[in-house]
Amino acid sequence: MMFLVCCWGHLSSSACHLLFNYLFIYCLSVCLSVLGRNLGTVGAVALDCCGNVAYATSTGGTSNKMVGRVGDSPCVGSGGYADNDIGAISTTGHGESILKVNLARLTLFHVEQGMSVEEAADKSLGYMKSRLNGIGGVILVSKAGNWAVKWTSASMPWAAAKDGKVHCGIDLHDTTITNLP
Ligand SMILES: NC(=O)C[C@H](N)C(=O)O
Repeated sequence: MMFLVCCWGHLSSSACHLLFNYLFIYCLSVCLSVLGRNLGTVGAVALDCCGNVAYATSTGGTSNKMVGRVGDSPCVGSGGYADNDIGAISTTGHGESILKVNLARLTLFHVEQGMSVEEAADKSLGYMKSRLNGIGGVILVSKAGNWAVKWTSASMPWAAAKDGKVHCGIDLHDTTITNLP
């Protein structure tokens, strides 16, 4: 699995640029997915300077999946969600569990109710674990530009760009911060 979070503060407001942003993060997520050797899941969320948010989630699904299985990734509310009044989120993990709890919308619901992005991610992932023993991970950014990356799986490669800094990590407590080139 590979995850990317972007908070872009320098993008213009035109509809053309907004469309470009959506296409860019979608293409980026697909490219990262294909470049990864295991053809795993990749997601992206973005916030532009006008308050527009977007998400993309791409996946190869799960190992030995049934022919015709539709997982959580293409389902809005489970594999991801974006609402300019709240924020954007992309999810990964056990698709059947994610679908049952609507992990993306559930997490943004908690943000909508006043929780921080970290608290909201912990609460919804904790709920999925306790209710269904389902593991997963989320990346999210709020409309205010606060972002969080949380997972209950063993590890999850991720990166975030904001205010000229790149934050990245794989395992818990191993975050590295460098300047954007
Ligand atoms: N690794 C994943 O995110 C798999 C995906 N959620 C699925 O179940 O299809």
